[in-house]
Amino acid sequence: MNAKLILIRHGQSQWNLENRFTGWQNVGLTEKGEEEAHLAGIQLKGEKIDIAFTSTLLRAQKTLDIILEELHFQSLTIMSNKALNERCYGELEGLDKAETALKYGEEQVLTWRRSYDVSPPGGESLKNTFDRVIPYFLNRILPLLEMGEHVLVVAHGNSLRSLIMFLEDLTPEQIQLTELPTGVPQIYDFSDEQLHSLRPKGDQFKVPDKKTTYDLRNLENKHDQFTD
Ligand SMILES: O=C(O)[C@@H](CO)OP(=O)(O)O
Repeated sequence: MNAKLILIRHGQSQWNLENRFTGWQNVGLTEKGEEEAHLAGIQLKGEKIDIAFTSTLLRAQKTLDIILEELHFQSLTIMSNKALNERCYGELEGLDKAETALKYGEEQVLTWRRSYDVSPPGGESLKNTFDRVIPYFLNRILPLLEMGEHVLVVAHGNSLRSLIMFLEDLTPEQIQLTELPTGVPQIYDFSDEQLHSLRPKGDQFKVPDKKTTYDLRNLENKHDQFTD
């Protein structure tokens, strides 16, 4: 079995450039973002890709389009789902990050941006994001990897950080320090054993705080809107 998972954060967006909280706002790529997507495609030349997943947001979808264009893929199944969307930044969306830090303090803003379980006002914590990304991964992506498929996922800084937290079994402290550059492929070549360890035993799996046990059936019901 030779399963492969390629994760890519979208290329630079207009609000990445302007240093504004973006979250669920549907902002397009900058010229540099498009260039990053082309470079990601060039880097992936020669890779076998069986299926691609992306969010419902334009910046990720455009990045995927450019990558596939660069790879000259004529037809590939693309699954787009809001479970993979960026974490919602609530009332912070649209605000300048530096001005917000001046207003609320650097520490508060860092907590909103990088803590595991503190939500920004009206938005999602990384944990909330994890709660929708991981059931989607387990239900829709892991089964394909278990069949030996090569899967490309083009998504967002925080939706991918939550996935990486799960894949690498990182603690909340470790994920806090994990930053993803825009448009750079991160490739996981899974052995059977590694894949096996990702599959929850029964319907339950432990989340990275090592204390909570999630029941997948409840999560699926709670996040029905995120499954297709
Ligand atoms: O604004 C956002 O949606 C994200 C990603 O750009 O920002 P941060 O890296 O601060 O979580």
